Amino acid sequence: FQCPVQTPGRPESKVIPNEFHLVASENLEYTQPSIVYGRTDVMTITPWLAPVVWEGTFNPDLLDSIYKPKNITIAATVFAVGKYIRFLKDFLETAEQHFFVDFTVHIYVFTDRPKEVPKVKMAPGRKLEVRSVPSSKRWQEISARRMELIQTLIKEKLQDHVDYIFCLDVDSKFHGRWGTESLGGLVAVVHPGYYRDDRRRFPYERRPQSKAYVALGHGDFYYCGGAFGGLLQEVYQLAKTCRTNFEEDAKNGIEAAWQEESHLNRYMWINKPSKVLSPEYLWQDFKPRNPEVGIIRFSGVVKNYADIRPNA
Ligand SMILES: CC(=O)N[C@H]1[C@@H](OP(=O)(O)OP(=O)(O)OC[C@H]2O[C@@H](n3ccc(=O)[nH]c3=O)[C@H](O)[C@@H]2O)O[C@H](CO)[C@H](O)[C@@H]1O
Ligand SMILES: [Mn+2]
Repeated sequence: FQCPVQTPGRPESKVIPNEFHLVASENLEYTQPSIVYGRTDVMTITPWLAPVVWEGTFNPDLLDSIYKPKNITIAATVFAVGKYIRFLKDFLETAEQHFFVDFTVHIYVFTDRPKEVPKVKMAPGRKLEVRSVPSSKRWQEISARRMELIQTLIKEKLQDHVDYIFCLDVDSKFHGRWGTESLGGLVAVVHPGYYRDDRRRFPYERRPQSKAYVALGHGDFYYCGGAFGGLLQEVYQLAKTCRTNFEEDAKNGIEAAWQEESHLNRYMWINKPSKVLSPEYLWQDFKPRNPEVGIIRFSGVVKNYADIRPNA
């Protein structure tokens, strides 16, 4: 018996599987879990008791067997505007190999060059949809406007048939499993560049006039703008808030230090993520691997900014 819950705020929509009701099969055999042995080289839970997902903290077969019968659909958004279209082929091909394999996955590609979207063979149950967006002369605007387009996509298109959504940078490739272990209400990825630093050194927006402001001595982690997700309703709230705050800043003649990433960081500080993904979930190819990172699942490719961005 699976306990279904009606999602608040969308009474007419289908009954979605309960995120908190985890039903396992009685036939599955797996390694005995332990509460006394486990990883000791990293933190695997936040002070607000959200899991931090590292290799070795979860059993992928057990999780898949729990989520499979729920028949969930996972959406992913990826933007490929201007020359960034060149990253799309590798992104899509490696997603086929590693991103929610054997689940229902809908990938939404936003681009100003729909004709250049590569034809990538997708497994049954997986599909790609292309949505046209205007190009822009400023990369900052392309990056930041994603929040608005994600908000609109969720509202107009996904409400009734998608359960989870992940929003990902296109200039990256999958190298290892990214699956059901990443599912949660609100999901953030810790940025690979700052996780060993004191938070005073995080590149949060530091001007109090900005809606993305985080004061020195505040904040938990520095999260990536290049990967975040969760339940549809949660990501809708995040996208809406970040978009509104970004636009309010623009009216006041201010642009946060790292555009929507700054707004996301402010949001995640106030609205704590219910699951935190370790930097395994967004590494950077140019960065040597640290000892606590046993597997890199998704990583940004090395790129020549001057060559691919519309403005330097
Ligand atoms: C790994 C990571 O967390 N990266 C973040 C970081 O730098 P990045 O250097 O990773 O930003 P970026 O140049 O990859 O831009 C972010 C994304 O916007 C899209 N895009 C951008 C420019 C363009 O001309 N065409 C286009 O399609 C594309 O999907 C790209 O992946 O800071 C940015 C904000 O400043 C974003 O928050 C990125 O997500
Ligand atoms: Mn990027």
